[in-house]
Amino acid sequence: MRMQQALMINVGSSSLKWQLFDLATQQAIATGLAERLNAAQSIFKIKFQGQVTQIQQDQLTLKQVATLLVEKLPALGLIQQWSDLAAIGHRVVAGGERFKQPVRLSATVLAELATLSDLAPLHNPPALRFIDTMRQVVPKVPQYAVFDSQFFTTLPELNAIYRLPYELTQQLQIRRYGEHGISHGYLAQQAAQVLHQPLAALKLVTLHLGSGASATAIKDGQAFDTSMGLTPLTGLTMGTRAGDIDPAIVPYLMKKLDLATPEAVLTLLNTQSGLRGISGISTDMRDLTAQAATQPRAQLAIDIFVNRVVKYVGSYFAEMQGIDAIVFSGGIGENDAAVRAQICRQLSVFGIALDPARNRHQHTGIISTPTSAIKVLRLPTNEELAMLQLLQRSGELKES
Ligand SMILES: Nc1ncnc2c1ncn2[C@@H]1O[C@H](COP(=O)(O)OP(=O)(O)O)[C@@H](O)[C@H]1O
Ligand SMILES: CC(=O)OP(=O)(O)O
Ligand SMILES: [Mg+2]
Repeated sequence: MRMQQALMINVGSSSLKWQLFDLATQQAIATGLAERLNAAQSIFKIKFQGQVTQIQQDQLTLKQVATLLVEKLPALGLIQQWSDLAAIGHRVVAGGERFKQPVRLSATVLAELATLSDLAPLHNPPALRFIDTMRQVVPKVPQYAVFDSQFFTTLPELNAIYRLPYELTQQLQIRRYGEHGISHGYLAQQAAQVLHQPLAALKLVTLHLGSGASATAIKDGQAFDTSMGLTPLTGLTMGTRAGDIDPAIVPYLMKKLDLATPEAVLTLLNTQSGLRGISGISTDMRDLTAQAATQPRAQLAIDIFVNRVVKYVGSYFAEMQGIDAIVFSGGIGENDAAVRAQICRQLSVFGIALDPARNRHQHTGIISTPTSAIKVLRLPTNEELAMLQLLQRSGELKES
């Protein structure tokens, strides 16, 4: 019998990542990444059997990535033909109150998903467009959505609701849905393994610091608090997103800039703010680090990014009455030793001490000293594997 394969696709705000898995073993047969989408120096890479195929092109769009993917997978012999795949899984950021489990995509489900775009305006619409493309290419292969918000369905009401009239909260289903949950859930399980302790016994703060960035407090094996909210706009400072702001800034900007709609402000907060807005240079931490010595606003953007993380970790320490371990992950958290060092230095009041060599060498696992009061871990996330596991656990994925 032929090996059953499944493709997991993760459409992010600056990248698209995918992995082709052997369903029986959960081993990745091939992986791919398209990054710096819609920006200078975009790159499309496929890795398999130790070989890398790459295409460099400025301003690569998600649509072009879809075309490349559809063409390259069979052309490189990774799959015989698209219809051989047993399943395709898509990361969908917001599932709202409606979707709390992975779901098989049908026309009805897609119509329901389309009503949730306000909950993740930078993410859900492109993901749905990508799904549409893939459904046209391979109409017969079962396709599924796996939700970033699923991990936060356990948030206690204490942290899930906003301080609005309670009736409005219920009537309009306004709550902190949380995002990056596929990653935070995966990181929590990995951390428990590294620390050789049951997850339920640990108080963790997982930091997914990428183009989107969020912090999650986890205790009793569940999400207890998280920095993203009704949408992924809020919380930490991000590549293009402002993170937390005083909501009064919205009407203020509308008046002062003569903006006709709230959506215009939302676009400004979602796409022109954060690292890009502060620095005026780039959304990408690599570019800011390269220019920090000569461009004060690049350094300011880094300092603000770090300080926001420090504030969240400090508040989670108080909320959970302590933290056993902090996990760094995401494009910045996994790769930027200087940012990790700066965050940990600013948290030294909690007795945190990084092992400088382990940090610098991007060690996977514990990167704090043996005497550090809180353990610090650097763990690469694997959202695509986590998606496959969530799908298999949900029972939705039927093996033929
Ligand atoms: N080597 C690196 N050093 C510092 N920052 C990095 C590095 N590689 C990636 N990044 C940062 O990570 C971001 C991408 O993070 P990632 O989690 O992959 O993004 P996405 O949110 O699209 O999933 C980039 O925008 C950049 O700021
Ligand atoms: C939810 C979110 O911000 O995702 P990403 O970091 O992939 O943009
Ligand atoms: Mg991402």
